[in-house]
Amino acid sequence: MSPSDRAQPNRAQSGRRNRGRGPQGPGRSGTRGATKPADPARLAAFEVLKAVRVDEAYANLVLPHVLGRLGLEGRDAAFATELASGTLRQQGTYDAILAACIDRPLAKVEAKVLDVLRLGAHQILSMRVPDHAAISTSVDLARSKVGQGPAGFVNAVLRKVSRSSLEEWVIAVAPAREKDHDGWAAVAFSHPRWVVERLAEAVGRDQVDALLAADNVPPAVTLVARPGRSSLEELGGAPTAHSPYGATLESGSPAGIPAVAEGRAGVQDEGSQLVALALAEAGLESRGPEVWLDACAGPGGKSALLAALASQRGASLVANERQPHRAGLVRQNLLARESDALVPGAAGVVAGDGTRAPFRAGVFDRVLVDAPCTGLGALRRRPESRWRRTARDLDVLIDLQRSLLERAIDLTRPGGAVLYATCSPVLAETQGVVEHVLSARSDLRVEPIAATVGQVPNSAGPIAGTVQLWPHRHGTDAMFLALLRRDEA
Ligand SMILES: C[S@@+](CC[C@H](N)C(=O)[O-])C[C@H]1O[C@@H](n2cnc3c(N)ncnc32)[C@H](O)[C@@H]1O
Repeated sequence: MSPSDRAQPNRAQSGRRNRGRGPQGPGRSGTRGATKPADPARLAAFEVLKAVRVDEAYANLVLPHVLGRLGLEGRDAAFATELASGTLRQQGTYDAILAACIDRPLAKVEAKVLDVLRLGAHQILSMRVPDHAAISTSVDLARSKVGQGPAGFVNAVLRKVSRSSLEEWVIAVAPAREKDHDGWAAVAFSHPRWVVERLAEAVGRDQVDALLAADNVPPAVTLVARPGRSSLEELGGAPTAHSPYGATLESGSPAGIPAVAEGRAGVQDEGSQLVALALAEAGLESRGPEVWLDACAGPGGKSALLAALASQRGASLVANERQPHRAGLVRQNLLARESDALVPGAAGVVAGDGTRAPFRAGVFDRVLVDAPCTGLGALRRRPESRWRRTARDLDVLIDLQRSLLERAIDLTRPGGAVLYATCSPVLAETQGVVEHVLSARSDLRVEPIAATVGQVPNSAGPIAGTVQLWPHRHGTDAMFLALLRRDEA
């Protein structure tokens, strides 16, 4: 597709729908006539949606493969990435709009056709693609992937979608905000209603809209310079506000930075860096070289930072992960590339069930339980995950979280510390789990998180002394941290 094939701004419509006009994305083609091949960038986005829907793939993992297979680079790759990720993120809003444009339930629309319609809606309503280009390329896509009949249907539906702006559509199809805030927010901010309710409970009604809006903004790439192995100077970029090891990547790819390519630095949200730091900085009475455990380590981002911090303090880290293939990823993250041995500070990787971990009771000085959770605090970086989780997942996860935390406390020596963390702010997974475990034991107390993490402003968690970070306040994932101290015997 040559630059001259790119569509021009549609002046007739720009006033009516009041949308910004600028780059139009890769080329266009007509809605009639000979079958045209689908535009490669739109085809890539379509394939990503299909992999997410059919194979339960993660969009961010499948995207590079699809882009590579279709030979997309530069602007075309960026366009396909925004198209796929933005469509998945905004799917709730687009489905409400499409439902108003189609005279049968969306469940009765063929899944591939619905994917094409969602992609078209995203281009029309949220990207700066002129309507005629968005509609004609969607028609081409439908014709090449599904057939002539669906192509006509796509044409008719997207023409209806293009008659109003996103803001006008939300007013038309969402419940009235004053009558049903959560129903309105579910459509306006594209979150399942149960998620809106749980997040509102955690952050407060006055803040929930800001949180939901922040969930829809892809985060900047944050890097970590693992101490003793690399430095912030090697990373470039702007230092993060709270983690002394973090920097925000300003441009380019992390893989192009030698320290990242060599495993001495990595990509890691600032909130995750603060979790590792909170465990390392918990004040413990010295009893000789410490042994630390990361009980739920896969894929190993926090283990890599913990090992570096342990090495600086003369301690050693054991990393445990239930799923063998994820334990393999932890091992890779802990390998010193130059020698094929584990990095300084890392003592070993175990593939075991953390609820029955094969270690002696009381053997560890510090234990991290970075618990499997709904991940509702990391929606910014996983566009499809909000549609995968259901409220029913919570019950299973809460049981597992309690068991993992209880076992972790048994493995911690008297006087030692356990850090319980989730990348979810849902109270049942944070406050609920900690209070449940506290109520069952007499040898445990919550200790205020001091040092670096304790100084993050406006980060008080739901139990005194705990910390809750937020995307809209701190620019991090919504990590919850509770430091539990086991009493001396
Ligand atoms: C939130 S993730 C941990 C992320 C990791 N700490 C990091 O920073 O890369 C939770 C991990 O717990 C693992 N897990 C789930 N059930 C477990 C169990 N019973 N024992 C140990 N690990 C478990 C999951 O496979 C997942 O890798």
